[in-house]
This record gives sequence, C-alpha cells and structure tokens, in this order.
Amino acid sequence: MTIDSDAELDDSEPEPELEIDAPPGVRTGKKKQPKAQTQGDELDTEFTFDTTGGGFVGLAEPWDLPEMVDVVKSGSKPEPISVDDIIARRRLRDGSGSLKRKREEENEDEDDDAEDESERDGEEDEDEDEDEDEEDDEGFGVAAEEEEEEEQADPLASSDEDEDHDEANDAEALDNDDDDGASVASSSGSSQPETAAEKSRKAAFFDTPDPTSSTSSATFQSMNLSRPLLKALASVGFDKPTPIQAATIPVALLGKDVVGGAVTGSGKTAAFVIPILERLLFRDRGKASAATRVVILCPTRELAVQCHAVATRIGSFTDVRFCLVVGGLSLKAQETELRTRPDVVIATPGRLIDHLRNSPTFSLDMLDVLIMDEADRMLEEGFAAELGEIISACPRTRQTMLFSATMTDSVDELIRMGMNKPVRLFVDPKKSTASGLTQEFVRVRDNREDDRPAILMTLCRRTFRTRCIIFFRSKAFAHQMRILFGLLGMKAGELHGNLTQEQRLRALQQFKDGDVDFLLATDLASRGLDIRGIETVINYDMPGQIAQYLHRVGRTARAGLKGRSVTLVGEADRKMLKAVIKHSPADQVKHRLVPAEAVAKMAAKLDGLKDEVDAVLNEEKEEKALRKAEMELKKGENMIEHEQEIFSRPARTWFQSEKDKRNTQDLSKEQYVGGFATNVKEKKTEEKTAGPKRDKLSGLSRKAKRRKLAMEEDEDHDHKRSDTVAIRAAKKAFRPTKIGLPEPSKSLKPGKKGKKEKKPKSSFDRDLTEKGRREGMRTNSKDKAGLSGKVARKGGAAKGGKRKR
Ligand SMILES: Nc1ncnc2c1ncn2[C@@H]1O[C@H](COP(=O)(O)OP(=O)(O)OP(=O)(O)O)[C@@H](O)[C@H]1O
Repeated sequence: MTIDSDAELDDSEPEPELEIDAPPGVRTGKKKQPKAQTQGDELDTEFTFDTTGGGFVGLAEPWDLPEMVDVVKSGSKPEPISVDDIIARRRLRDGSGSLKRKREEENEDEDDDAEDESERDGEEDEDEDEDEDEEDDEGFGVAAEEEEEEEQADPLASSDEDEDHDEANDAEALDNDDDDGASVASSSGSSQPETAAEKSRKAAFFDTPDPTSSTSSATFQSMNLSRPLLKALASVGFDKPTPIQAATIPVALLGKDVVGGAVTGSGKTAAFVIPILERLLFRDRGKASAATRVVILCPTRELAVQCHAVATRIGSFTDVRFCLVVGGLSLKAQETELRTRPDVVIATPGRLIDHLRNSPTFSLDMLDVLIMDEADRMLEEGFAAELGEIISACPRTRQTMLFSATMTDSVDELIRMGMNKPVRLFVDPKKSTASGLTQEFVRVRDNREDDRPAILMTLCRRTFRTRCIIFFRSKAFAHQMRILFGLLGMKAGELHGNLTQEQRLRALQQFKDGDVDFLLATDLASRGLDIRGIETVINYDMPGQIAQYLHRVGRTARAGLKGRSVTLVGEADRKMLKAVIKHSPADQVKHRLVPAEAVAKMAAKLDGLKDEVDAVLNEEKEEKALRKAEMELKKGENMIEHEQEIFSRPARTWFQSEKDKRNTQDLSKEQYVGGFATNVKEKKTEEKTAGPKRDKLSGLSRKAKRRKLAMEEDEDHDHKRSDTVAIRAAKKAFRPTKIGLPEPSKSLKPGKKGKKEKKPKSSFDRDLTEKGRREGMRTNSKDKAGLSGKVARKGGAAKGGKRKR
C-alpha cells in the first residue's frame, strides 16, 4: 500500500501492514494509541510478583524533577539554545516562501510516489522472494515464533552461504557472553557450566545466605521494619516486597556485604534504601555524632537525582538527612550542605571525589555503608580510578552493597571492591528480561543500511507515536535526528552528554510529563531511569553488549507492566541478536516487517530535508559561537573586577592529570564502541602483533613494572601529602565518634599517620591511571540524519566526546 503522508499523521488511520502477532495485552499497530498511556491503568492488582519479574504496583510518581531543574537553572548559565526555536524562527523568517516550497515539495512527493510505484513493485517482489528462501533455510533464530503468512517471512534469517560462518561467529559470541556472566550462573540457577576451580574460589569468597532469612512470602511487616518506614512504604504503594527486596532487606539489616541482581524494574533501589534507613534510625543523634554514614554511588547524574528522590520519599517520615552530590549542580551549595554532615550522600563518583579533595570538612572517615547502583557499570575500567580513590577514603570496616540487573559475581571483579564475605542474592535467571516485555526486531539488509533513518521515522510516524524512547550510539546523530523530528512536526526531546545539565533534566521532565512523545537518547539514559509509562524502546542500532541491550530495553515493562522494544538489526548485528534471543523466552521475541514502500517514501522525504537540517545545524553553531563570545567577555570582566578574590581561592585539585584522564576516556570509549569482551580480545591481539613497546615500562618484568609504578605513585603522593596534612588534621579535629552500627573496630585510627598507605596495594589500586566513559561518540561530519544511516552508524564509532556525568 502507498501511504499518504497526510494520512500518516491522521490518528484515526489504521495501520494494517505493520501488524504482527502480539501477545494478549500488548499494544499492537492496529490499535489507536492514547496520547500518554497511563500504564498504571493496566495493572492487575491481583498479580503476584514472580521470579521472572511479574507485576506489582509502583509509586504513582516515582521521582520529581522540577525542583532539580530549578536548582540547576538558578546557576549563572544562559538559557540553552533550543532547536525548536531555531526551526520556528526559520519558518517565520521564510514566511510564505517556505510555505510555497513546502507545497511544491508535497506535489513532488505525490509525483514521485506515482513514479516510484511501478519500480518498487518489482523491487518488492525481489525482496519477498528472498525472504521466502531464507525462511526455509533457518526460521527465526532459535526461539522466535513462526509467522504464518509468507509475506511475513523471517526478516532476520540467514542465507545458505553464510550459515557456516555465522554458526562459528555465533558460538564465539555466546562464548564471550558466557565468559561475561558465567559466574552469575551458579548463583542464579542457570545451567552454564562453571569450572571446579571457579566454584571453590566462589565458595571461599562468598558467604552462604541463611535460607530462613528471606522467603518469597515475606511482608515488610514481618521484616521488623520501624513504623516510620512502614508508613512511608504504605504511602508510596509498596504493599509487598519484590523478590529482590525480600531477599536483600534481612541480609542487609545484619550488616553483611551484598552482591544483588534482579531484572530491570524489579525494585532494586528500595532493596538497598529500606535497610539503610532502618539502620540509620538507630544511629546516635546529637550534633557531635553527626556524620555521613552512607554513600550511594550512581554512574550518571540523572540516576543519582532519581535515587535521591526515591530515598527521600521512603525516608520522609524519618529524620535521616540526604544530600545529592552530582556534577552539573552548584559546588558551593553542595559544600555548604556537606558541612552539615548529612547522613546519606547520593553521588556520582567524580563530584564525590572533588568534594573529598577540596571540601575541607567533608570526609568518609565515619562511613558505615557504601552502595553502588549499576555496580557492573561502575566496576568497568572507565570508573576504576575514581572508585579506587573513593574506596581508599572509606573505612575498611564498612558494609558494601552492589546491585545491577546485569550484576557479575566474578570474584576478580569483586575483590577490587574490598568486599568482606559478601552474600550473593540473584533472584532472576542470568541476563533475563522483564516478563512483560515483547522484543521485536526489524531486519536491515546489508544494502539497505542507509534506510535506517527512514525505517525509524516510519515506525515513529505510523506505529509508535507516543511514550517512546529511542537509543542511538552517537550524541551528534541523536541531535541530527532530533532536528529531523522537529522538522517533521514530531514532538521530541534529546538526552545525551552534549547537553547542559539543565537541558538533560528538562528533557526528562518533558518526556515524563508527556510534553514530548519521543526521547532521543544515548546510553546515558540506558541504565536505571524509572520513567512511568514508557511504552516502547527503539534501538536504532543493536548495542555492542548484551548488558547494554538489557538495560536499554529495561526502560519499559517495569514494575510488572507491559512494554515493547524494537531493535533495528543489520547483518553485522546477528551475533548479538542470537545472544539476545538465547536469553529471552520464545514467546517474547517477534519480528517486525516495515513496508518497503513506506520506508522508500520516508527516505525521499528525509532526503528533501537534508539542506534544512544543515541550515538548522549551522544556525545553531553560529548561535553557540555568539554565546561563547559573550560568555568569554563576561568572564574577562569578572576576572578584572574580582581578580583578588579569585586568585586568593585555593586551587582545586584532582587525582589524575589531564593526560591520564584522556587516556582513560579513550579506553572507556573503546569498550563502549565494540563491546567489552570483543575489545579485550582485540586489544590482546593488537598487543601481540604490535612492535616492541616504547614506553617507560618496556622491557621490564611485571614485578619490576609494578614496583616502578608504585614508586612513581609514592613520589607523587609525597608531593601532595604536605598539602593535605593540614586539611586532614582539621577534619580529624571535627570528627564525631562512630555510633549505632554493628562493625566495632576501625582500622583507620585518627592520628595514626600514614596508616592508609600501609594497605597492601590491590590490583585495583594499580589501575589508578584509568578513567573515562562510554557514553556517546562523535559522528563523522559527513553523516547527516536522513541521508546516510550506514555512515552515521560507522562514523559514530570513530571518535569520542568529553566526559560528562
Ligand atoms: N515493593 C514494591 N511494590 C510496588 N512497587 C515497587 C516496589 N518496589 C519498587 N517498586 C517500583 O518499581 C519500579 C522500579 O523500581 P526500581 O527503579 O528500583 O527498579 P530497578 O530494579 O532498580 O531497575 P533498573 O535495573 O532498571 O535500575 C519503581 O517505579 C518503583 O516505584
């Protein structure tokens, strides 16, 4: 069927071609979509939360941003540049001219449609033939449902010639994947084999949970929680603990270290917030006892904001004080708040370190609990240096708790965290998805890679019109697509690291409020964000790692609700597709066919918008340059006016040099682009094939290298030590006594100079030169949305942007 572009915009237009078989209860292409789906309405209140992530009723409004947006806005930054304003301005400026042009384009479109019709008919036949052949070959992977009609033949099947090759690749992919998470298997009931050596290492490293400490029938009441907490839990609608909460709360209350894993959206945040609040209710009070006793680390600012909001609500009937310490918000305000010694600090690692080094009265000397949300992400090398710095500032006697939907129980990884006989609490099968999730895949043929933008736009114009989050690999490309959405009159926001913190939070808020229908994001938004009512997650590209995929699609189908993910799969992504299918129940996996004629029509339309996208980008660039010049001017004026005050401030310090930072950023980006397992392999091969190393450590044995690095580190440390001695002495003088929590002794006694330095250096400490991130990449300057999807994807992996959290 030829789709009329006007009809596409008509909400009442049915969309028969896009229909695929969907499980009962899942929205299909035939149904008209509500403006903003209130998923809460669909909840089955009788539903019991099962081990695969069944349903439960969550907070009506899990977290609120307007307050945060105001805080950020109150900074001195100018109003951010809005793409919509530029588009509107251009329309206004062009006036009737543009209208005329638009009319002409529409006529052209119609003509083109008529012309192309016959050509595409032939093409389409060809395509269909291929599909038929391929279906005969393989069917839809290992777990997909068979389509009944021929024209819905498996779009992802392989052809004869590459089958052998694929088999080999797939095996490799799955092996990598198993490596990645094999250790979880033992704890999560998976059938993956584990060597005897690994088993015995784990047996020695982990504590065995007391089987009576948690049962699936546990209630919050039976956990002996205090009244203020029970009241708060009732007020947010948490009637019954989810499995991960039932498993974690009793163990965490005992002060034990925990490594926890459960599917996305299964309530892990409350699983660690509830026990820490309960323990804090029994702390010593009084001015002299005030201290920061709990730190919750999150990998992104948005996640920290969300975690802060959830903790504040669950602690709303207690006197526990929380402080949010993230980049992008006022340092000064945070410093002032930290001086009051809040009980719980919720932070991103970089900003926490900044305060540890530069806020004289803030320390973690009295810390009792360290929690890491999305811990597997934080254990990646990109965060290694920062975590090392933070851990070395915490007492060894602390309780440590790590959580993630893709949590590892690899002993090597966890040793770096200095955990003490942790208890493994994995309540779902390894790397599983939520039970309410339907996963769809759209095949992108090798010679059709350039059609990706058109396929995406077709999906968004015709089928997934609201409450849809779209993930891209590249920040720049997400931005270009954002402009295209704007030019096509579709309400979209963007969320990635190229935006100011205010823009990021505002975009989230607008999406949450239903002011925009689409959120165009990078992996910055892939983990942890709990936005009510997301109906669809679209992956413009297949992510490079299974964990990344699980987190992205985990933004929907949360808290027992239903949701759908749609992933565009190219030939190069087939390994990953198989790995995904392997981890998904057969009835969750579908394939989606997008009509070729609709895609072709959209591609032509996007081609026609190329110049307009360029013009908007240029205008935006000019405006940015102008703003920058104004800011520089203002900065110069300030420098002249307040010179004395500015130079009298102590210089802020950081624990890594700029060069170290850059190196780690590069490493981190590499991990992101190709997937960690693949990259490690590649790196090893590169190392093997590369010529002799020329750095300062070349030719040295491992032991000698370690010693040299340690000596350099010591030297560096000595230089810095004199500066910090005075600060430490001041902090120690203010230190309150430790109270209320079970660990009795502290290895770091005040006044025992140099005790910390005597700690044996772990491999983790030795990684101190690593820092970086994986979120976002620059696109090639030639990549323009709407024109070159293939180039955009490949170019997206080329270079990296500056780290921002
Ligand atoms: N006991 C409970 N009863 C009802 N709803 C709950 C309960 N615990 C948590 N929720 C709700 O479940 C939703 C998901 O919770 P949360 O964000 O903590 O999931 P998560 O497991 O951390 O997800 P992710 O892995 O994506 O970070 C939230 O909206 C929360 O309000």
